Amino acid sequence: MTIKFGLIGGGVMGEALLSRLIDRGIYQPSEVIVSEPQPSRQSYLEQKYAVTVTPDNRLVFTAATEVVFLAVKPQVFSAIAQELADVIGTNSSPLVISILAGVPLGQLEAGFPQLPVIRAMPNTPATVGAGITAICLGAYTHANHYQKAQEIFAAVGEVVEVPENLIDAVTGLSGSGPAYVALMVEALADGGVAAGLPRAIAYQLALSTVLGTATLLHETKLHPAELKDRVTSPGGTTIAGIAQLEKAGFRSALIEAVIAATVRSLELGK
Ligand SMILES: NC(=O)C1=CN([C@@H]2O[C@H](COP(=O)(O)OP(=O)(O)OC[C@H]3O[C@@H](n4cnc5c(N)ncnc54)[C@H](O)[C@@H]3O)[C@@H](O)[C@H]2O)C=CC1
Ligand SMILES: O=C(O)[C@@H]1CCC=N1
Repeated sequence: MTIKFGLIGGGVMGEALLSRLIDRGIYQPSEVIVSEPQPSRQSYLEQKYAVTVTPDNRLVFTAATEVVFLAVKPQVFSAIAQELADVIGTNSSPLVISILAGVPLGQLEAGFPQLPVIRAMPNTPATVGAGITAICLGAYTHANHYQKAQEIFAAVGEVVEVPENLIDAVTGLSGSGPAYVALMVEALADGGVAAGLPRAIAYQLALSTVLGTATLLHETKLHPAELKDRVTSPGGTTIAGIAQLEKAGFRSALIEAVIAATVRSLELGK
């Protein structure tokens, strides 16, 4: 069978995409090739997904007819572009999709001359199909490339299109955001323990509160301020907690976290 989808870098995000694409039947295992240098990851991916795995990025690039998906760390992009330089143009001009934080379309298109390139920023909830991905289109893309990227990322959650000048901010918010939320869940559970709850119950309460609140906001489209007002009784417990959060700069800390991660994303592309 023809190899249609090539994945370069079979780590956390590469696997998240791979697992859902196969699960959803968007690609058959026999249509997928993955390049990955770590022997332990190679055998794991081969056994779990029954895809072809190789240490050879050039083989992936020449074999994949539809899509080459880049999921390596941004720091190794230049080396990979150099490695692939003389095989570009020898195959069927696949769509290149990059999820590398910070690496701009200009740099990607210089590495893959004349090829259609899409820069994307997914997030780790993609692993369970609850991700959100922002995509921006390169100069050589057409409607069919956009549709392909939509199909691929819809397999792991929601998809939005943004102009490239906003993708670093997307990285700072939804790309890195799962780590901020995880930190919040951990801290809420710690608070519960500090207030006397057993650890397991504190964790269950913290996680369920975050999940339930997100689901409520998502399903009702209620504004977060409106929800906060509904929880906050005059002279009650919640306003006592909120006053403490404001004193500690909770909102400001989150705003500054998104800005710092955005700035770091911009730095990675330099
Ligand atoms: N982890 C996250 O939450 C998100 C990560 N990203 C981006 O996704 C990319 C991958 O991140 P992760 O999956 O977290 O990293 P990871 O470290 O889990 O995966 C990278 C994989 O690439 C492999 N690799 C290293 N050098 C290679 C080479 N020369 N050729 C082929 N494969 C090579 C590594 O062995 C590893 O398995 C990064 O560029 C990151 O900016 C984007 C959105 C979210
Ligand atoms: O921390 C990082 O650089 C990557 C990009 C977004 C999430 N993780």
